[in-house]
Amino acid sequence: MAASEEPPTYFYIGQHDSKRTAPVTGSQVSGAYNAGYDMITSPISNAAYRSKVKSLLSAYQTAVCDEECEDEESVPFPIVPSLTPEHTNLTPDDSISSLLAFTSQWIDLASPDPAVAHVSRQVFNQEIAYAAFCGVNNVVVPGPRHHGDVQLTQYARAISYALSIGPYLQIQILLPMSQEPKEGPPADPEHFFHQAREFFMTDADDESLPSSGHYESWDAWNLIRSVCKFHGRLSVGVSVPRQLPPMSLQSRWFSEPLRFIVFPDSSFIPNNKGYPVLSKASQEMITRYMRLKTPPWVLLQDVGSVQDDSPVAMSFSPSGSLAPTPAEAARSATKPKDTTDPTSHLRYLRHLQATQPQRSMVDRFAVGYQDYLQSPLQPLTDNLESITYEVFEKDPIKYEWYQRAVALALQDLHQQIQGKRPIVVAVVGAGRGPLVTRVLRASADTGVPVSAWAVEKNPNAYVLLQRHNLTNPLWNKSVTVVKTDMRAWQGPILPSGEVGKVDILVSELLGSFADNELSPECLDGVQHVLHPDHGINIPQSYTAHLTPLATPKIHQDLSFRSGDDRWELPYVVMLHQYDYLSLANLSPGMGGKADAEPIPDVQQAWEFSHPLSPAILAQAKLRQGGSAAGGSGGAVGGDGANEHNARFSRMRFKIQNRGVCHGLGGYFESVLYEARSGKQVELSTNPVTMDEKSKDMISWFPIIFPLKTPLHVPDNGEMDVSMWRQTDDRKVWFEWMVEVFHRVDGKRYRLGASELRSSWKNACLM
Ligand SMILES: C[S@@+](CC[C@H](N)C(=O)[O-])C[C@H]1O[C@@H](n2cnc3c(N)ncnc32)[C@H](O)[C@@H]1O
Repeated sequence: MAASEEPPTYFYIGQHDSKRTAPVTGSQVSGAYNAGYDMITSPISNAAYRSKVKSLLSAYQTAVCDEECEDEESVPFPIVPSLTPEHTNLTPDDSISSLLAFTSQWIDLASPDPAVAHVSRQVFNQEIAYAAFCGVNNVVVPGPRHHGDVQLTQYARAISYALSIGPYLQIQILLPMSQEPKEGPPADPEHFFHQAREFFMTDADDESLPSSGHYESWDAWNLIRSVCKFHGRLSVGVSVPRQLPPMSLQSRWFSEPLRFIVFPDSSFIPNNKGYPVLSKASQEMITRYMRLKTPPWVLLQDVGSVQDDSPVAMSFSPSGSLAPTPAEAARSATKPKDTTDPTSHLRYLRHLQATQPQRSMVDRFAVGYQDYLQSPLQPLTDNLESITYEVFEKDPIKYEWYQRAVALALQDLHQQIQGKRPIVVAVVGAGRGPLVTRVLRASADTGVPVSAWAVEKNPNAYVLLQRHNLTNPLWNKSVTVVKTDMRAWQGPILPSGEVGKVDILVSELLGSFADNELSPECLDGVQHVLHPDHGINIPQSYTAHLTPLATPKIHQDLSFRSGDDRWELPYVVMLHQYDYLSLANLSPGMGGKADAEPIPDVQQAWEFSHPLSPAILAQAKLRQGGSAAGGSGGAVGGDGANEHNARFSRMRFKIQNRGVCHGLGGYFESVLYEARSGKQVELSTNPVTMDEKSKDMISWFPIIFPLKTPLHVPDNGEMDVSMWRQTDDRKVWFEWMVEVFHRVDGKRYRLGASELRSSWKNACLM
């Protein structure tokens, strides 16, 4: 492995036999290990327990159906006695931590028949309590049978209670990845679904909603985890069908706390040598899911049982080739191919593990930051540390693009002033000086002479800038370094002693949402130094962009923090485990093709461009002194001098597939320079345009504006987002609000709205 390569992600693979009727023994656990599995699933109780419980339920049902029974309600529900050693051989031994315990699949927590639900709950609680007592870490609970939404709440309530029974237990709900629109009764005749009385079942059918397609399974999960208040010990596992659901649904599961994925034997297909393999789409999905910060486990279901304690030779070829080894080839020539080999599926998964594609350099850089919430920097108020500048300076794109933009601007101006003098270039907010270096390189590359200035208000960075000027051969003592707030800078002092003008003003004061580090306010304040006829700002303009997001992980993170302020400020975050709610490449009502990569609808909220019109600046100056015509102050305080930098935007997003909005993802785009030739140099963090404009740029992560109360949106719903940039001349803050609408017969109905959130208390000081 080359030094720059990363080791492949290890796949934790478990063996799951869905027909197992008794807890696994220690020797079965060893057998699974010897076969190359990392874990094995086990029921908590056995078939004898099921018979016992079933006979109790049957006795109750006989009693209430008896002709002599006049009042059904006078017959008490059955009480399920405690587990006994006859009902479970699970014990707190050494192998317990490698078990993934399953609660009984035959109970029906969501049954409309109250007696069935009552008995099921008792079984469930006993199993959970016993598993927790034995020291099991992870319990899988088979998902609810679909009986309509009333019963689903019963199921969710039971899970919520189970989380309180075992204080250390991790609970995973097992659901199909995509629910068939009409789920038939369970094939197992012993399932308690079949015990429910006809009368209740008819009732439930009446209440059930029309089938809601692919997302039914996700709907159930969403309700369960909402009832459980996004509990940190609750996660989900999905069973993958051979034919994958649309990419949009795969993405939805990606955004959820996905603890495992189950591949039943039926999801495999034989390759041309008869060995089980997964479709290309499934392989790609595994690669994607394995990039999650906590990669899900893989459970191989019903792919052959492992021998008790007997070592099974793993002939997995390190080259990753699926071709049989010479020994296998010789064997297969003499006997029919053994496609029931209990480890062929496992060997295939190990092959996938070994052949996972390498992550890009940018992806590897991002790993440590994924979904980690940071407060936005305030470089105007705070003085950054050297290490922070050092992180910016690692960007392989930003500085290169600035150099290109400066080179184009130099060439344009050189032509305009007919090469009569050096071009005056000032880097305002120079930090440790990387943009100054780029200006000097652009000058050397184009042959256009420059007079370079570096303006910085951070006194510590100022020391470094001066040192660069003395020691860096490219700078060669040619740069004039000024320590001041750019808004107070007079401008470049000419050899004559007069104050001159700047031809090109280079700055990098952008935040994740374009203007959230107060670039507009700083650049307005320094515009007086810019040449009034031909002065160029780099960047020339920048725009802020938004899209609604489902980010359960971030919502959960914020929910468990303290202080109400946590919902009142945006966070900078390397978004990873999230889903876009509004897609640009899906028409309403379409689930989308399984292989279509979802493209989000990311809309522009507003724009700032520089230099600002002199009339606006002049009016701002008058307002500052209170002498503008009409005279009065600003809309939200102050004298209104900065009001031209306030913004409001209302955007409408179409939501194709129902979901829950936890916040708004914010991005920016910027035109650094558009040359006279029409050539543009642009930066972008907008996921739709980033690859085209500035692929691999790492200086900025997205920003998220959170919602305290997640907002549900129906299929083909609409979300209207209102976003404000507010200012009172002393500070700048954002306000945001989301409304959900649905159209029925052409009319638009408001279904809900978030609170108006405001970062006023955490505003950026001007
Ligand atoms: C995001 S850093 C960029 C640093 C450097 N130009 C780079 O690209 O690596 C912004 C810099 O602008 C400085 N800055 C912010 N507002 C300023 C102001 N009003 N006057 C002078 N410097 C300012 C900060 O101290 C900081 O060094």
